Amino acid sequence: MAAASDRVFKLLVLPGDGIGPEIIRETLRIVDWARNAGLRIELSEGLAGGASIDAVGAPIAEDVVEQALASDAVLFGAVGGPKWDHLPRAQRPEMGILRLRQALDLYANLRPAVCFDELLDASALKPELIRGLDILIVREATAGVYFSLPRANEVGPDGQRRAYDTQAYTEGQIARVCRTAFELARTRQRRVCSVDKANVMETGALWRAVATEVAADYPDVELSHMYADNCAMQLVRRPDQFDVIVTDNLFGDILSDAAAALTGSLGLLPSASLCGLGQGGRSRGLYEPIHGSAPDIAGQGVANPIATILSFALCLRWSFDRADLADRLERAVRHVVYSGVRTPDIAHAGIAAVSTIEMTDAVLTALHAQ
Ligand SMILES: NC(=O)C1=CN([C@@H]2O[C@H](COP(=O)(O)OP(=O)(O)OC[C@H]3O[C@@H](n4cnc5c(N)ncnc54)[C@H](O)[C@@H]3O)[C@@H](O)[C@H]2O)C=CC1
Ligand SMILES: CC(C)CC(=O)C(=O)O
Ligand SMILES: [Mg+2]
Repeated sequence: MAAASDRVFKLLVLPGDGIGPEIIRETLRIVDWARNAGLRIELSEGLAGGASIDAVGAPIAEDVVEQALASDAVLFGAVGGPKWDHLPRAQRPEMGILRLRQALDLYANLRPAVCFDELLDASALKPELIRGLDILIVREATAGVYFSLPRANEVGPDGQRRAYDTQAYTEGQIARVCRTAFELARTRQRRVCSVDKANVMETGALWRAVATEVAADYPDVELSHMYADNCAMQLVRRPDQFDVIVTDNLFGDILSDAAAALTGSLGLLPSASLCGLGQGGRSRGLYEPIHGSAPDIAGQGVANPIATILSFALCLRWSFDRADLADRLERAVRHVVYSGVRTPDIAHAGIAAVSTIEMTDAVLTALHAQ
């Protein structure tokens, strides 16, 4: 293996739709900073989502999937928008990201929700409830109800329209994501809360049983179980009780948007999708904000780029083996937030909000001042 300084890392960039290209454009300025700091990155760019549908008639072309498989990391914006909402499910933009997660077997979707003290006023909750908040949601991302078959939206034998999806998990799919959660808990407060609906769903009962079995290999980590509906309530009642949450694809999707509101904005939360932690800092991963393409603000230049910039920090840490640069980038973002620079989503009355570009300018200034 080449030494870290010799290695050229391949980064595939897929901006997508809506605010995707706006936040990716800015994050590429941060990628340039990393290159100037000595990291050798070979960049390529491709189409995903609605942009790909418009150009080639599919939410992601197979050669783009091949390119992703041949890359060390993918930096993803967001896909989707009203223009493509009428399309049949399999042809919609969202299939682009689902296909990538599955093709790259990125079963562990890490969604850290950290509250910056300076943003206590931007949160939906009282400051005393969220001060010091640091939750890691580990969401299973390649199985469950987003992928399982059969599914249909059809006219049934009685002439009524009917629709169904299937929630299915194997023990292997549950065990591997639970292992990732336990491994990560060992680097934190050593507490895992496994979230399911074991009271009403067969998949929930299996999830709970497998999480308990996996826990036997991690006697130093405390495991608790919680039903997903209660978890949603506990997240807004007393979020500081959580360290690592491990849960399925659907619950993880929903609970992480709720966790974002605790930190102040959906525009702040990054994510890393990994095929486990086996490769350490050289894992192949896909990095994207947890939010979507935000059609309501697209084209206005006001989207918060922090979620995507912090996703690149995760890429530096998990795929490019440069925890040092990741730390510097995260410090710079913290500094900018502390100094009161705010896009509209985190601004409060009495301060002038900055644009997507100005927020990135501020992060770059902070990086260069370090
Ligand atoms: N991974 C992906 O590509 C995802 C795609 N989507 C797609 O995105 C489209 C819009 O979905 P929504 O439900 O509206 O969710 P969304 O996450 O795009 O937006 C929800 C709300 O948060 C705001 N928001 C999101 N990101 C922001 C940012 N960076 N800065 C400031 N405000 C921000 C939006 O303006 C909106 O008010 C849909 O087509 C959906 O399918 C949704 C989630 C994930
Ligand atoms: C396929 C995505 C649109 C689902 C989602 O909301 C997410 O992964 O955060
Ligand atoms: Mg989501």
